Amino acid sequence: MSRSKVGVIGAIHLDRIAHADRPFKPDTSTPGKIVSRPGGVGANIARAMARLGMNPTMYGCLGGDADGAYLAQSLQECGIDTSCIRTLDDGRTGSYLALHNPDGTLFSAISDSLITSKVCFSKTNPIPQALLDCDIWLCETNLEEETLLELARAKEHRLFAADTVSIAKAPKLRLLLSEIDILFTNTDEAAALLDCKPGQFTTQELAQKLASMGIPTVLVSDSNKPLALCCKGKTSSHTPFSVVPVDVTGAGDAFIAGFLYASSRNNEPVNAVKSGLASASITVEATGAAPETLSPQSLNARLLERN
Ligand SMILES: Nc1ncnc2c1ncn2[C@@H]1O[C@H](COP(=O)(O)OP(=O)(O)OP(=O)(O)O)[C@@H](O)[C@H]1O
Ligand SMILES: O=c1[nH]cc([C@@H]2O[C@H](CO)[C@@H](O)[C@H]2O)c(=O)[nH]1
Repeated sequence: MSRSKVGVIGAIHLDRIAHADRPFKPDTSTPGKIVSRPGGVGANIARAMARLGMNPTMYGCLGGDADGAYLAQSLQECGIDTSCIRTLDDGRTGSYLALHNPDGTLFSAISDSLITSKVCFSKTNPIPQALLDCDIWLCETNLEEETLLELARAKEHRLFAADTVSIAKAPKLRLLLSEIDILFTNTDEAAALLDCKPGQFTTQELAQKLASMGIPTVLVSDSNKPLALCCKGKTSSHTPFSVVPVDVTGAGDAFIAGFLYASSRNNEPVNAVKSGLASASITVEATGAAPETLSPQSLNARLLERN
């Protein structure tokens, strides 16, 4: 596939990430550090793509508040086409609040994506030209089911890629599985999508089950364990790069960006996976979903380490 212009449709959040200095105890406060930074699955993918020099177009909704203004500016400064992002004056910009254990793993999180559920298209609010000009649409399940269906129906010649986001949101894709060209998910979200128990099937079996529902390319990740790719009837297993994780936030988002970066440069899925894993590994080694250390050069250097 030789396609280059990617439109990302999804959430733009301000993430508030807390790292506890000691194990959490219920009913009391825990000393730690709290940082704020840009987030949201859609925006993380777009920022990681921009780091890889791709100039994606982002579509989503922001509130008419200070967080919204800050996020719009930071996406633009990254090199993302933000011309069609909508600002809803009386809306609240989306946010994500995460509590991380002292070892960096996630304790729990809340995602306030209400404003992203307002993304919709109609005769009076048609799909913007900047998105129509794209060859690939990457959607994620912070969007409402109806909006996902609408985009899938309007895809025409475009590649339609989708990400499951979370266990709670993954089932939103059930009605449009046969419209999806590339599905990005992890083991728990795949199980939720298939309505089966976590651990009931292996990563490869999950990929095969989803592919059997009519999706040409399925990728199922599992943190630092091998990722499964099912494409054109063939299933393969791909071992992530071995790195010391600093912050795993946005690892899956960086994988998607790296995979689509390589796909847009004519790589077959089985090779594009390598770029996805390299992009994810550079991301987990640093803080934040699209670190400054992610670039075409660092990605190539990481790929060469394995050859
Ligand atoms: N601890 C880790 N060590 C090394 N690589 C990792 C680690 N965690 C994630 N990765 C890399 O990132 C890829 C995606 O990770 P994961 O399966 O956690 O996705 P995800 O659950 O969608 O992530 P997120 O929701 O945080 O974006 C993995 O296939 C792997 O390459
Ligand atoms: O339901 C959601 N959970 C988490 C995210 C985003 O993913 C990142 C953490 O994995 C973070 O940036 C958050 O905003 C989201 O957009 N929707």
